[in-house]
Amino acid sequence: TTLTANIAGFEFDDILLNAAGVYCMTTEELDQVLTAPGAGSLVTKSATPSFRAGNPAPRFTKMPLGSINSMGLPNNGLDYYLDYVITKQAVKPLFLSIAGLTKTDNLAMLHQIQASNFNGLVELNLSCPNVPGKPQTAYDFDATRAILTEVFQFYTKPLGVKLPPYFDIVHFDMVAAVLNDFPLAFVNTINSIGNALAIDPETDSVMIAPKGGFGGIGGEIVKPTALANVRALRLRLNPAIKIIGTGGVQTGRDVYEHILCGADLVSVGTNLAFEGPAIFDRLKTELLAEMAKKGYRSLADFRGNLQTL
Ligand SMILES: O=C(O)c1[nH]c(=O)[nH]c(=O)c1Cl
Repeated sequence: TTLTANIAGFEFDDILLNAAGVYCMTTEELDQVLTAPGAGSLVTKSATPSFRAGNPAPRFTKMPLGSINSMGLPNNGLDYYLDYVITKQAVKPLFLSIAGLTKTDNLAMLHQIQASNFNGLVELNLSCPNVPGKPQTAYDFDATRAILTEVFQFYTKPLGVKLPPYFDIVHFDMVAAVLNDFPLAFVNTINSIGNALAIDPETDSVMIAPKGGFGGIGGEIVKPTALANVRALRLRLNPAIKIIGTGGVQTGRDVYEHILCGADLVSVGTNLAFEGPAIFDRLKTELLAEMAKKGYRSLADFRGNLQTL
Protein backbone atom coordinates (compact mmCIF):
# COMPACT_ATOMS: atom_id res chain seq x y z
CA THR A 1 0.00 0.00 0.00
CA THR A 2 1.39 3.37 -0.97
CA LEU A 3 0.69 6.71 0.68
CA THR A 4 2.33 8.98 -1.86
CA ALA A 5 1.44 12.37 -3.32
CA ASN A 6 3.02 14.76 -5.79
CA ILE A 7 2.87 18.55 -5.67
CA ALA A 8 4.80 20.65 -8.21
CA GLY A 9 7.04 17.69 -9.00
CA PHE A 10 7.87 17.05 -5.34
CA GLU A 11 7.18 13.43 -4.33
CA PHE A 12 5.90 12.93 -0.80
CA ASP A 13 6.39 9.45 0.68
CA ASP A 14 3.91 10.18 3.46
CA ILE A 15 1.00 12.56 3.24
CA LEU A 16 0.77 13.94 6.78
CA LEU A 17 2.34 17.13 8.10
CA ASN A 18 1.78 19.74 10.79
CA ALA A 19 -0.51 22.70 10.24
CA ALA A 20 1.35 26.02 10.22
CA GLY A 21 1.44 27.41 13.73
CA VAL A 22 1.65 24.06 15.50
CA TYR A 23 4.96 22.39 16.41
CA CYS A 24 6.88 24.76 14.14
CA MET A 25 7.93 27.89 16.08
CA THR A 26 11.49 26.71 16.86
CA THR A 27 14.07 24.50 15.13
CA GLU A 28 13.67 22.04 18.00
CA GLU A 29 9.94 21.67 17.30
CA LEU A 30 10.51 21.53 13.54
CA ASP A 31 13.12 18.76 13.97
CA GLN A 32 10.56 16.69 15.90
CA VAL A 33 8.14 16.86 12.97
CA LEU A 34 10.93 16.35 10.42
CA THR A 35 11.88 13.03 12.06
CA ALA A 36 8.42 11.86 13.12
CA PRO A 37 7.40 8.50 11.60
CA GLY A 38 4.35 9.01 9.41
CA ALA A 39 5.06 12.68 8.68
CA GLY A 40 5.94 13.30 5.02
CA SER A 41 6.80 16.98 5.37
CA LEU A 42 6.51 20.02 7.63
CA VAL A 43 5.55 23.67 7.41
CA THR A 44 7.18 26.49 9.37
CA LYS A 45 5.32 28.99 11.54
CA SER A 46 4.04 31.79 9.30
CA ALA A 47 6.87 34.29 9.10
CA THR A 48 6.93 38.08 9.03
CA PRO A 49 10.10 39.88 7.86
CA SER A 50 11.42 40.11 11.42
CA PHE A 51 10.73 38.70 14.91
CA ARG A 52 7.27 39.26 16.37
CA ALA A 53 6.32 38.66 20.01
CA GLY A 54 2.64 38.28 19.14
CA ASN A 55 -0.35 38.73 21.42
CA PRO A 56 -0.33 38.48 25.26
CA ALA A 57 -0.91 35.08 26.86
CA PRO A 58 -3.07 33.11 27.48
CA ARG A 59 -3.45 32.99 23.71
CA PHE A 60 -3.98 29.27 22.96
CA THR A 61 -6.15 26.92 24.94
CA LYS A 62 -8.05 23.65 24.79
CA MET A 63 -11.82 23.92 24.81
CA PRO A 64 -14.61 21.34 24.37
CA LEU A 65 -14.18 19.69 20.91
CA GLY A 66 -11.05 21.61 19.98
CA SER A 67 -8.90 24.66 20.59
CA ILE A 68 -9.10 28.41 20.39
CA ASN A 69 -6.14 30.70 19.65
CA SER A 70 -5.26 34.31 19.15
CA MET A 71 -1.47 34.01 18.91
CA GLY A 72 -1.06 37.20 16.89
CA LEU A 73 1.58 35.89 14.50
CA PRO A 74 4.46 35.39 16.94
CA ASN A 75 7.50 34.15 15.00
CA ASN A 76 11.28 34.32 14.83
CA GLY A 77 11.34 36.18 11.51
CA LEU A 78 11.82 34.97 7.93
CA ASP A 79 15.61 34.46 8.07
CA TYR A 80 15.25 31.97 10.94
CA TYR A 81 12.82 29.74 9.03
CA LEU A 82 14.44 30.23 5.62
CA ASP A 83 17.77 29.09 7.06
CA TYR A 84 16.07 26.04 8.59
CA VAL A 85 14.32 24.84 5.43
CA ILE A 86 17.44 25.40 3.28
CA THR A 87 19.48 23.34 5.75
CA LYS A 88 16.96 20.48 5.85
CA GLN A 89 15.43 20.43 2.36
CA ALA A 90 17.60 17.53 1.17
CA VAL A 91 15.79 15.28 3.66
CA LYS A 92 12.31 15.78 2.18
CA PRO A 93 10.29 18.52 0.42
CA LEU A 94 9.45 21.26 2.93
CA PHE A 95 6.93 24.10 3.17
CA LEU A 96 7.87 27.64 4.24
CA SER A 97 4.91 29.73 5.42
CA ILE A 98 4.85 33.53 5.21
CA ALA A 99 2.25 36.00 6.47
CA GLY A 100 3.29 39.58 5.89
CA LEU A 101 1.12 42.24 7.51
CA THR A 102 1.21 44.21 4.25
CA LYS A 103 1.47 43.37 0.55
CA THR A 104 4.86 45.11 0.59
CA ASP A 105 6.11 42.76 3.31
CA ASN A 106 4.84 39.69 1.47
CA LEU A 107 6.47 40.77 -1.80
CA ALA A 108 9.76 41.62 -0.06
CA MET A 109 9.84 38.20 1.62
CA LEU A 110 9.08 36.46 -1.68
CA HIS A 111 11.85 38.36 -3.46
CA GLN A 112 14.26 37.19 -0.76
CA ILE A 113 13.04 33.58 -1.04
CA GLN A 114 13.17 33.70 -4.84
CA ALA A 115 16.83 34.78 -4.67
CA SER A 116 17.72 32.18 -2.03
CA ASN A 117 18.76 28.52 -2.29
CA PHE A 118 15.35 27.43 -1.01
CA ASN A 119 14.09 24.56 -3.17
CA GLY A 120 10.77 23.80 -1.56
CA LEU A 121 7.24 25.15 -1.50
CA VAL A 122 5.99 28.47 -0.12
CA GLU A 123 2.63 28.63 1.66
CA LEU A 124 1.40 32.24 1.44
CA ASN A 125 -0.87 32.67 4.44
CA LEU A 126 -3.79 34.88 3.39
CA SER A 127 -5.97 33.92 6.34
CA CYS A 128 -4.55 34.90 9.73
CA PRO A 129 -7.58 35.99 11.82
CA ASN A 130 -5.70 37.28 14.86
CA VAL A 131 -3.75 40.42 14.01
CA PRO A 132 -5.81 43.28 15.44
CA GLY A 133 -6.79 45.72 12.71
CA LYS A 134 -5.73 43.37 9.90
CA PRO A 135 -8.52 41.66 7.91
CA GLN A 136 -8.06 38.19 6.46
CA THR A 137 -6.89 38.97 2.91
CA ALA A 138 -8.62 35.92 1.41
CA TYR A 139 -12.04 37.28 2.42
CA ASP A 140 -11.35 40.15 0.01
CA PHE A 141 -11.35 38.62 -3.47
CA ASP A 142 -10.00 41.75 -5.19
CA ALA A 143 -7.10 41.99 -2.71
CA THR A 144 -6.37 38.30 -3.24
CA ARG A 145 -6.28 38.74 -7.02
CA ALA A 146 -4.10 41.84 -6.65
CA ILE A 147 -1.42 40.20 -4.51
CA LEU A 148 -1.28 37.01 -6.61
CA THR A 149 -0.95 39.13 -9.77
CA GLU A 150 2.09 40.90 -8.30
CA VAL A 151 3.59 37.70 -6.86
CA PHE A 152 3.53 35.78 -10.13
CA GLN A 153 5.24 38.60 -12.00
CA PHE A 154 8.52 37.51 -10.42
CA TYR A 155 8.09 34.43 -8.20
CA THR A 156 8.82 31.23 -10.15
CA LYS A 157 9.24 28.63 -7.41
CA PRO A 158 6.27 26.45 -6.28
CA LEU A 159 3.77 28.50 -4.26
CA GLY A 160 0.39 27.88 -2.66
CA VAL A 161 -2.00 29.82 -0.47
CA LYS A 162 -3.48 29.10 2.99
CA LEU A 163 -7.17 29.90 2.87
CA PRO A 164 -9.74 30.69 5.55
CA PRO A 165 -12.96 28.69 5.62
CA TYR A 166 -15.76 29.95 3.37
CA PHE A 167 -19.40 29.45 4.32
CA ASP A 168 -21.27 30.50 1.17
CA ILE A 169 -21.45 28.51 -2.08
CA VAL A 170 -21.04 31.71 -4.10
CA HIS A 171 -17.87 32.48 -2.16
CA PHE A 172 -16.48 29.06 -3.17
CA ASP A 173 -17.24 30.05 -6.80
CA MET A 174 -15.65 33.48 -6.37
CA VAL A 175 -12.41 32.38 -4.70
CA ALA A 176 -11.97 29.52 -7.19
CA ALA A 177 -12.44 31.98 -10.07
CA VAL A 178 -9.55 34.04 -8.67
CA LEU A 179 -7.24 31.13 -7.85
CA ASN A 180 -7.75 29.40 -11.22
CA ASP A 181 -6.21 32.43 -12.94
CA PHE A 182 -2.80 31.73 -11.34
CA PRO A 183 -0.19 28.94 -11.61
CA LEU A 184 -0.59 27.89 -7.99
CA ALA A 185 0.97 24.61 -6.92
CA PHE A 186 -1.62 24.07 -4.16
CA VAL A 187 -4.11 25.54 -1.75
CA ASN A 188 -4.22 24.62 1.93
CA THR A 189 -7.74 24.70 3.31
CA ILE A 190 -8.83 25.47 6.02
CA ASN A 191 -7.22 27.85 8.45
CA SER A 192 -8.97 28.19 11.83
CA ILE A 193 -12.56 29.44 11.89
CA GLY A 194 -11.87 33.01 12.92
CA ASN A 195 -13.12 35.09 15.81
CA ALA A 196 -15.04 32.56 17.82
CA LEU A 197 -15.61 32.86 21.58
CA ALA A 198 -15.17 30.27 24.34
CA ILE A 199 -16.26 30.78 27.94
CA ASP A 200 -14.73 29.22 31.07
CA PRO A 201 -17.65 27.76 33.07
CA GLU A 202 -15.79 28.15 36.38
CA THR A 203 -15.11 31.87 36.03
CA ASP A 204 -17.71 33.05 33.52
CA SER A 205 -14.71 34.56 31.74
CA VAL A 206 -13.36 34.31 28.21
CA MET A 207 -10.52 31.76 27.86
CA ILE A 208 -7.83 33.77 26.03
CA ALA A 209 -6.53 37.27 26.72
CA PRO A 210 -6.25 38.95 23.29
CA LYS A 211 -9.13 40.65 21.49
CA GLY A 212 -11.57 40.29 24.40
CA GLY A 213 -11.34 36.52 24.07
CA PHE A 214 -12.04 36.25 20.35
CA GLY A 215 -9.89 33.69 18.51
CA GLY A 216 -9.67 31.11 15.76
CA ILE A 217 -11.04 27.65 16.53
CA GLY A 218 -9.68 24.32 15.36
CA GLY A 219 -10.00 20.64 16.11
CA GLU A 220 -12.94 18.22 16.01
CA ILE A 221 -15.48 21.02 15.98
CA VAL A 222 -14.32 22.37 12.57
CA LYS A 223 -14.18 19.08 10.61
CA PRO A 224 -17.52 19.50 8.75
CA THR A 225 -16.47 22.97 7.58
CA ALA A 226 -13.00 21.74 6.65
CA LEU A 227 -14.34 18.82 4.59
CA ALA A 228 -16.80 21.12 2.82
CA ASN A 229 -14.03 23.53 1.84
CA VAL A 230 -11.76 20.74 0.58
CA ARG A 231 -14.62 19.23 -1.44
CA ALA A 232 -15.92 22.56 -2.81
CA LEU A 233 -12.48 23.67 -3.95
CA ARG A 234 -11.59 20.26 -5.41
CA LEU A 235 -14.73 20.42 -7.53
CA ARG A 236 -13.91 23.99 -8.70
CA LEU A 237 -10.12 24.30 -8.94
CA ASN A 238 -7.93 23.41 -11.93
CA PRO A 239 -6.70 19.84 -11.30
CA ALA A 240 -3.12 21.18 -11.47
CA ILE A 241 -3.78 23.02 -8.21
CA LYS A 242 -3.36 20.37 -5.52
CA ILE A 243 -5.06 20.52 -2.10
CA ILE A 244 -3.71 20.21 1.42
CA GLY A 245 -6.65 19.36 3.65
CA THR A 246 -6.54 20.82 7.16
CA GLY A 247 -9.09 20.87 9.93
CA GLY A 248 -10.53 18.47 12.48
CA VAL A 249 -8.12 15.57 11.98
CA GLN A 250 -7.84 13.30 15.01
CA THR A 251 -8.19 9.78 13.52
CA GLY A 252 -7.16 7.90 10.40
CA ARG A 253 -10.80 7.97 9.35
CA ASP A 254 -10.63 11.81 9.40
CA VAL A 255 -7.56 11.68 7.16
CA TYR A 256 -9.44 9.28 4.89
CA GLU A 257 -12.38 11.67 4.65
CA HIS A 258 -10.14 14.59 3.67
CA ILE A 259 -8.73 12.43 0.87
CA LEU A 260 -12.22 11.31 -0.15
CA CYS A 261 -13.03 15.04 -0.55
CA GLY A 262 -9.97 15.48 -2.76
CA ALA A 263 -6.99 16.24 -0.52
CA ASP A 264 -3.47 15.26 -1.67
CA LEU A 265 -1.75 15.99 1.65
CA VAL A 266 -3.43 16.29 5.06
CA SER A 267 -2.20 18.50 7.89
CA VAL A 268 -2.88 18.32 11.61
CA GLY A 269 -3.03 21.29 13.98
CA THR A 270 -5.05 21.18 17.20
CA ASN A 271 -4.69 17.45 17.81
CA LEU A 272 -0.96 17.58 17.09
CA ALA A 273 -0.69 20.29 19.74
CA PHE A 274 -2.49 18.02 22.22
CA GLU A 275 -0.89 14.65 21.34
CA GLY A 276 2.55 15.57 19.99
CA PRO A 277 4.35 14.22 16.91
CA ALA A 278 3.54 10.61 17.83
CA ILE A 279 0.11 11.38 16.35
CA PHE A 280 1.51 11.04 12.81
CA ASP A 281 2.35 7.33 13.12
CA ARG A 282 -1.02 6.65 14.79
CA LEU A 283 -2.89 8.46 11.99
CA LYS A 284 -0.88 6.62 9.31
CA THR A 285 -1.60 3.24 10.91
CA GLU A 286 -5.30 4.04 11.21
CA LEU A 287 -5.47 5.33 7.63
CA LEU A 288 -3.83 2.15 6.29
CA ALA A 289 -6.34 0.08 8.28
CA GLU A 290 -9.25 2.06 6.82
CA MET A 291 -7.87 1.59 3.30
CA ALA A 292 -7.35 -2.14 3.87
CA LYS A 293 -10.94 -2.44 5.08
CA LYS A 294 -12.10 -0.90 1.80
CA GLY A 295 -9.62 -2.83 -0.36
CA TYR A 296 -7.70 0.25 -1.50
CA ARG A 297 -3.96 -0.02 -2.20
CA SER A 298 -3.19 3.60 -3.03
CA LEU A 299 -4.64 7.02 -2.33
CA ALA A 300 -5.45 7.39 -6.03
CA ASP A 301 -7.92 4.51 -5.63
CA PHE A 302 -10.28 6.76 -3.68
CA ARG A 303 -9.04 10.38 -3.71
CA GLY A 304 -11.96 12.65 -4.57
CA ASN A 305 -14.39 9.73 -4.77
CA LEU A 306 -16.93 11.08 -2.29
CA GLN A 307 -20.30 9.66 -3.24
CA THR A 308 -23.38 11.90 -3.55
CA LEU A 309 -26.97 10.75 -3.19
O1 LIG B 1 -2.58 33.95 15.59
C1 LIG B 1 -1.83 33.37 14.76
O2 LIG B 1 -0.58 33.46 14.74
C2 LIG B 1 -2.55 32.53 13.75
N1 LIG B 1 -3.56 31.75 14.21
C3 LIG B 1 -4.36 31.02 13.36
O3 LIG B 1 -5.29 30.30 13.79
N2 LIG B 1 -4.11 31.06 12.03
C4 LIG B 1 -3.12 31.81 11.50
O4 LIG B 1 -2.95 31.83 10.25
C5 LIG B 1 -2.29 32.58 12.40
CL1 LIG B 1 -1.00 33.52 11.74
